[in-house]
Amino acid sequence: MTASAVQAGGGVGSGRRGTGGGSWQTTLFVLLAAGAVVAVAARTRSKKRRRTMSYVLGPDGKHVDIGAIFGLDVGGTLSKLVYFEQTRKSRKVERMQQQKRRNYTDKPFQKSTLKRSASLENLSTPRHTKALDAFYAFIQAEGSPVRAELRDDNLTFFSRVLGGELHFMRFETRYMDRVVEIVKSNRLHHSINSMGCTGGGAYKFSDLFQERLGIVLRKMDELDCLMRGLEFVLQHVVGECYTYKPDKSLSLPLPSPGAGGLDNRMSWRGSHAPGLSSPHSSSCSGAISPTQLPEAPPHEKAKPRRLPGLNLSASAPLTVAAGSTEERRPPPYGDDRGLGLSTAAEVAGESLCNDNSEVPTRERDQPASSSPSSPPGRGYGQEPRRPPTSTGAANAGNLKQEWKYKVQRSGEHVIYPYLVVNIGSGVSILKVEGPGRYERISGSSLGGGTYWGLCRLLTGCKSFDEVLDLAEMGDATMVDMTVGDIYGRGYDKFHLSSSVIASSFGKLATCHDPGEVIREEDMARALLMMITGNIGQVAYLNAVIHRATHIYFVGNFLRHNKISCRRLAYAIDYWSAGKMEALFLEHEGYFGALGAFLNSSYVEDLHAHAQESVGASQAKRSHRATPNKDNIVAEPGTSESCGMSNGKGGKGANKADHAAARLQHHESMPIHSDPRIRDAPRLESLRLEKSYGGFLEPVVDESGDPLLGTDQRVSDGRTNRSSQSAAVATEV
Ligand SMILES: Nc1ncnc2c1ncn2[C@@H]1O[C@H](COP(=O)(O)OP(=O)(O)O)[C@@H](O)[C@H]1O
Ligand SMILES: CC(C)(COP(=O)(O)O)[C@@H](O)C(=O)NCCC(=O)O
Repeated sequence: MTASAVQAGGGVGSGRRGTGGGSWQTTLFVLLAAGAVVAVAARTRSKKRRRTMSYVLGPDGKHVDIGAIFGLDVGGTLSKLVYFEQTRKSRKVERMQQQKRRNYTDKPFQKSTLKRSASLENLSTPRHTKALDAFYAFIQAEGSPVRAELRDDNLTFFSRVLGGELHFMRFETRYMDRVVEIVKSNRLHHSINSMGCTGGGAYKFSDLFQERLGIVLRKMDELDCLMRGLEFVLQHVVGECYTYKPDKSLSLPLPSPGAGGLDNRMSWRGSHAPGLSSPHSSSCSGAISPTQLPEAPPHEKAKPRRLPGLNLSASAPLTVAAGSTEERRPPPYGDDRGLGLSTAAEVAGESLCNDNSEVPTRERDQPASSSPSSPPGRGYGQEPRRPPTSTGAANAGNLKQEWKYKVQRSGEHVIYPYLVVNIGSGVSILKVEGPGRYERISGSSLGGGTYWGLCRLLTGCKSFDEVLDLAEMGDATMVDMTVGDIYGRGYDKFHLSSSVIASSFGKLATCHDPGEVIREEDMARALLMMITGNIGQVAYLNAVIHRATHIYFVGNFLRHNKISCRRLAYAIDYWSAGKMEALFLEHEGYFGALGAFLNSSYVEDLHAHAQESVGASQAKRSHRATPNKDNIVAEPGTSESCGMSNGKGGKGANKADHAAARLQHHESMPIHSDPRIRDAPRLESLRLEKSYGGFLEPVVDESGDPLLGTDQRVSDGRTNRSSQSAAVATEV
């Protein structure tokens, strides 16, 4: 059989060969060609599949990667996590209605300029959906090891532009090991290959994440991320931006809620919003609670509230209600207008000071009759605002009215240049000259870490929130030395009223036994005033130098901290004689994390492209809030890097031109509809009068140019401390 078959085959072959060699060759050629085509196609297909799978099957063999929903910011004190929850169609309407009830919203009908990265797009596969559901269930479950107080639920925000909700949570960075353990024991890391991460911890904890969890932290610059997050909320969120004023009538009108706006005094986080509890209630401790974390080392356990070297144990109760210890207090020194006499309102933090002698309010901006709290005879034009006599003048808080009214500001129409003062562990000060264009101009090591660190040492408080609640009850004048303490009256020649703080904590240097008079709450308050005052001064002076009228104060130091916000609002207004405004943002501490998420998962076109054109000239000296190739890992299978598009290539260049033109047009338009802001004199006209002498005088030279930006006549005689030199000087 075989032989005949072979023969037959041979016969056929021979026959073919015999009948035509060309035909055999053609067949062979066709077969080979077909084989090659199939091989190439198979290779392409497998390449494609490998590319797709690289999202799904990470380097550690993980089958899904939901890392695109996260943005992590690991700071010196706090770690902040933003996670995104894509809203399914069925829930969209419900979420939007919830949003409405919250009195804040993103802007309706906004056309998104954001493009999703492939890794975020990929999340709708069934496997990813399953992994995501497991994660959301874990994080939101009652009794989850990630306890409710770590989540800032009231900051949750539905974004139409992104098509889902953003959630915010934080924990103290010192518990990072424990958090990694929680992630591991709950197998959350199984579905995360990599995530966008910023802050110093992106470097410091990179190995820990890689080795213990197999998660790659994609490092992103912290100030780039901060700016990206901040610009996003300013641009997209109505109700984000606010300030404090002494008078309800000083809020700006915003669109009605029906138009996607708010009642103009309605804070979606503040106590004005009906039915909303504050996310910063005292029960909301920021730290992972000791119940889920290992026992604190003995030295971290709660100590009795006793100040080192101070005899507090017998005389000072743990928490003292206002007025209950009057008899222990030293008699008020000097000016007796309220010093040492806390009223109930002050105790509740409603007042920042108690001297009624000066009028640094906006009364002058309005007819007297329009301000219900204006006393007769002190209305518009009747009494000129007293210019600052020293940068410390506002320290004592010469408030006639209480700067307690939280009022909304429009975040969208920002006025360039503006400053961003990020008060985290330390302080970074940025000057922003246009969308995505900023530089770090200064900083200070006296920041939130200083306050919280000293409070941990000097009080028995176990959490930041607790210490701020304590400070609310304190009276700084019990520890601070005032001008009145030194002069027995005011220093009139330089308009320093007797209640101005001459020396923070100075009173403790002169009393016989500080332990007898000092209470924890007074110290917590005085320390808060000292740190806040110092940051306010540095910010103000930088604003003068850089001719900025608006200062955005952000960072978690301002969390649960109305005292500092009100103080800053008042002080900036006072020092600038009403020409500058301090502004605050609801998501104050989360911009880094938000920016890390946006940078890894969204490509911004408008700003990024515009920067290519508009910002080209500034590129050398200003940083751009865009990730670069060092801090962003390009996603496999895409030609773009994660984060803002670099806009390269012909198509990108066209887009860039368009966007640049749009931005230029936008910038040339009237920037604010409110006449008080629109017509506010720019700082060119802010001249500090020489007669006031002191530190401020040398800031402006004859021609009106600021001098601190160069190297001349800084009060201590040294050269200007740029942000870089400041750091060097600190080291020395
Ligand atoms: N729950 C909290 N625990 C510790 N510090 C807190 C807390 N809430 C607010 N803070 C304040 O916020 C500061 C950290 O601010 P943040 O902007 O997160 O900076 P960083 O990135 O340096 O950690 C702390 O130094 C402290 O002053
Ligand atoms: C080093 C930092 C940028 C880190 O940021 P943070 O974690 O404090 O938010 C910041 O702490 C800082 O700017 N410190 C002040 C350094 C100086 O200019 O003196």
